[in-house]
Amino acid sequence: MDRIRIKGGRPLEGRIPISGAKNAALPLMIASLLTGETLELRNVPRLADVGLLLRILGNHGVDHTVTGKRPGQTSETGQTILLDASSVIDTRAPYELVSRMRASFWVIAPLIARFGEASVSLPGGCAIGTRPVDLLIMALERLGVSIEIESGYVQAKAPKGLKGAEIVFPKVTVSGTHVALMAATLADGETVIENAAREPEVVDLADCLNKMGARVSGAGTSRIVIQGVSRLRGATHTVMPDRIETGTYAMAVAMTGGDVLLEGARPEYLQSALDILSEVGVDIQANNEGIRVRRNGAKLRSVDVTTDPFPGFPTDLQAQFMALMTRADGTSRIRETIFENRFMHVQELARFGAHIRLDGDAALVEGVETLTGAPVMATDLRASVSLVIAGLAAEGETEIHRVYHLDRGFEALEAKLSRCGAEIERLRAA
Ligand SMILES: CC(=O)N[C@H]1[C@@H](OP(=O)(O)OP(=O)(O)OC[C@H]2O[C@@H](n3ccc(=O)[nH]c3=O)[C@H](O)[C@@H]2O)O[C@H](CO)[C@@H](O)[C@@H]1O
Ligand SMILES: C=C(OP(=O)(O)O)C(=O)O
Repeated sequence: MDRIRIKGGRPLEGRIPISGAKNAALPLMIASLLTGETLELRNVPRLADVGLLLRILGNHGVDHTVTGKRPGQTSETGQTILLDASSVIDTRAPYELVSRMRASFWVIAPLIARFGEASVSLPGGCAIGTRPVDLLIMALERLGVSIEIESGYVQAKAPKGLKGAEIVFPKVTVSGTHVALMAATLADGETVIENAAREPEVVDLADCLNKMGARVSGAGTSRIVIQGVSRLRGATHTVMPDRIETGTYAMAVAMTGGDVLLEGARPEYLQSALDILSEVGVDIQANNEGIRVRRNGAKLRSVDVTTDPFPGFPTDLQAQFMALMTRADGTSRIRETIFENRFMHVQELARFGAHIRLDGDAALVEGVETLTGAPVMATDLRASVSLVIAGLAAEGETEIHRVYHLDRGFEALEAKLSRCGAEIERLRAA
C-alpha cells in the first residue's frame, strides 16, 4: 500500500487550484440515471470515489466518456465526463460495489423514479458512525415507493410511478435531501421537502436538475418545492469548487504559516469556517481569483467550535481544525454533533505529541509548543488529511499509512502542497 512521507516545518507559499467538489460531483453523476440523454459534467475531480462511481454506473449500463483537458486546465483541475444512461440494463446495485462508498446508495432514487424498481445493497462508507438510511427510505415511501429489506438489499418498487408528497425530515440530512430531490423530479405532482439540507452541494444538484428540465425551487433554504415532470433531458453542468478542500488547505496554511491563494475558492461556501480561522488569528481575504490565506509567525489563538449542518461549521472540517488547535495557545473545545464516532483522528494526533482528551461528544485540545513527526495511520478521509496538516507542522519526519482514504477525496494532494514548498512525497507500494 502507498504511504505519504512528510518532512515538516516549512511554511506554504504560492497558489493552490481548488478542484471540483467530490460531494457535489457524486450526486450529479448519479442524476445522469434520470435521463436517456447525455449529461455533460465539467470540472469533475480525479478521485478514487469518482472512478468507483463510474464503475457502479457502468454496472447499470451507463456509458461514459472522459474528454481531454480544456484550455487552462491542468492535470489536477478537473475532467469532463459525458454520461449516457439511454440503455440502462440493470437496476440492481450489488454489495461488492455499494459497500465501498456510501453515496452509491443514492442510485436508488433515479432508478426507482425512472424505471419503477431498484434493488440496492445497504451502503458502507467512512467509519464515522452508524449512518442509517431510515430517512432516505422514509422519503421514498412518502413518494409512494414500497420498500422491503431482504438479505441486505433494499428492494424498492413503484410500478405505477411516484406521487408527489410532503416530506418532513426530523433531522437535517444531506443524503435524504439528495434522494428526495432526485426522486421527486419525476413524480406526479408537487413535492415539498421540509427541513431540507441547505448545503451548497444540494443547490448544485438542484441547478443541474433544473437545466435537465426539472422544476425545483427553494434549494439552499430549508423548504424545497419540486413540481414533477414526465421526463428529463440532457444538460451541461460545471461542478462547484470543493469547500472542504478549500477549508483543508486554509487550515494547512494556518498551521504552517505562509501565504497561499486558493484559486477558484468561493468564500460563501464556508463562511463559518473562515470566520473561525479569522478568530484564530489567520488573515483571510476573498478576491475575484479566490481566497488568500496568510499567517505570519504570530501564535494561533484557541477557539471553541461546534459542528452543525450548513451554514454551520462543517463536520468534514472538524478533524483538520483539531489538528490546527493542537498548536494553539490555550485549550479549545471541539464538539461534534453530526456523527457519533468522528474522533478516530484523536489517537493518531496523539502520536505527534498532541494533548487531546475526549469528553462525550467533545474533544478538549490543549495546545502544545511543538509537534514531533511520527508514523501514523489514516482511518477515514478527513481524519487522514488532519494527519497531513499535523505532519506539515511537526518537527522531523511523518509517514502516513493507508493513504487510500486520502485518494477518495483529495485530488493531487502531494503535487498541490509540494508546489507551495511542502516536503511531501508518495512512497508507492512495490
Ligand atoms: C458524499 C457526501 O456528500 N457525504 C457527506 C454527507 O454525508 P451524508 O449525506 O451521509 O450525511 P447526512 O447529512 O445524511 O447525515 C447527517 C446525520 O443524519 C443521520 N442520518 C442520515 C440519513 C438517515 O437516513 N438517517 C440518519 O439518521 C446520519 O447518521 C448523520 O448523523 O453529508 C455529511 C454531513 O454534512 C458529510 O459529512 C459527508 O461528507
Ligand atoms: C464522510 C465523507 O464521505 P462519505 O459520506 O462518502 O463517507 C466525506 O466526504 O467526508
